[in-house]
Amino acid sequence: MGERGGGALLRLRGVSRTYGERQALRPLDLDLAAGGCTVLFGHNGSGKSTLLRIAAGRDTPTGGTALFDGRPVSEDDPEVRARVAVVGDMAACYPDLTVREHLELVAVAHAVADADDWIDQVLADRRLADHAHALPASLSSGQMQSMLLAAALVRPRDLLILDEPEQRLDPDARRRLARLLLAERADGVAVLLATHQAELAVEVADRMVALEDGRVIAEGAPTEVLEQLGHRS
Ligand SMILES: Nc1ncnc2c1ncn2[C@@H]1O[C@H](COP(=O)(O)OP(=O)(O)OP(=O)(O)O)[C@@H](O)[C@H]1O
Repeated sequence: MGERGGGALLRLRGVSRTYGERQALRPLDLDLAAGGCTVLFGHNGSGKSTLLRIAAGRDTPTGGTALFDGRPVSEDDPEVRARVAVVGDMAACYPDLTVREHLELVAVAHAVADADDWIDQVLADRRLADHAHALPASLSSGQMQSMLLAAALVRPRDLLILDEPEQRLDPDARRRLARLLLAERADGVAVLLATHQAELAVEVADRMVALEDGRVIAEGAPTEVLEQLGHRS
């Protein structure tokens, strides 16, 4: 778990986001180093997705600075696109492309040479081999979630961003998700995720940021934060 450049890969300082009158995110700081995993935890509407979108460069904060490896995070920056993998939502799918074709498209977009073996491995790991030639409309919701995850795994990445990746997964797929995220960390990938599942957070993350109404109400080791929140598992 080496630290790239000795510091944080993702560095947020005083980052905030307002939508009109609504303050979705109040100024917060966040540092995430290579091999680290920070989990965002909080009720619906607490600001988790807003923060993830800013970290992914898909949205610009209305206050503060968001840096990836020292440069402003923007999806328009080829360096950010090359090194930041975001697990997308269903809107990111093409109805007439098969599961395998989606993965091939991502691999080609990232200039991965000889992607076939890599794609086969990811399909097998995500239990999608039997659905490689299926179209999105014929997938179950859990299989769809697995495909979206797979698409982030057939390309190089230094930062992996996931918004409630446990959604719609069965217990076995959730266990494999936890193992995957730990393996990502061991490979030096920084992982930032939002989840509603305390067990997943404890298993994979070394830091938890608890949000409420766009405000950080607790942060630290996941078990300690959950204790502060009075969370019972
Ligand atoms: N595009 C938008 N325009 C206006 N308000 C928005 C927009 N996106 C988010 N918000 C508001 O910002 C707040 C935070 O939303 P956000 O999606 O970040 O919450 P969340 O913690 O990800 O919730 P969930 O657990 O339901 O996914 C909410 O009050 C939401 O209504």
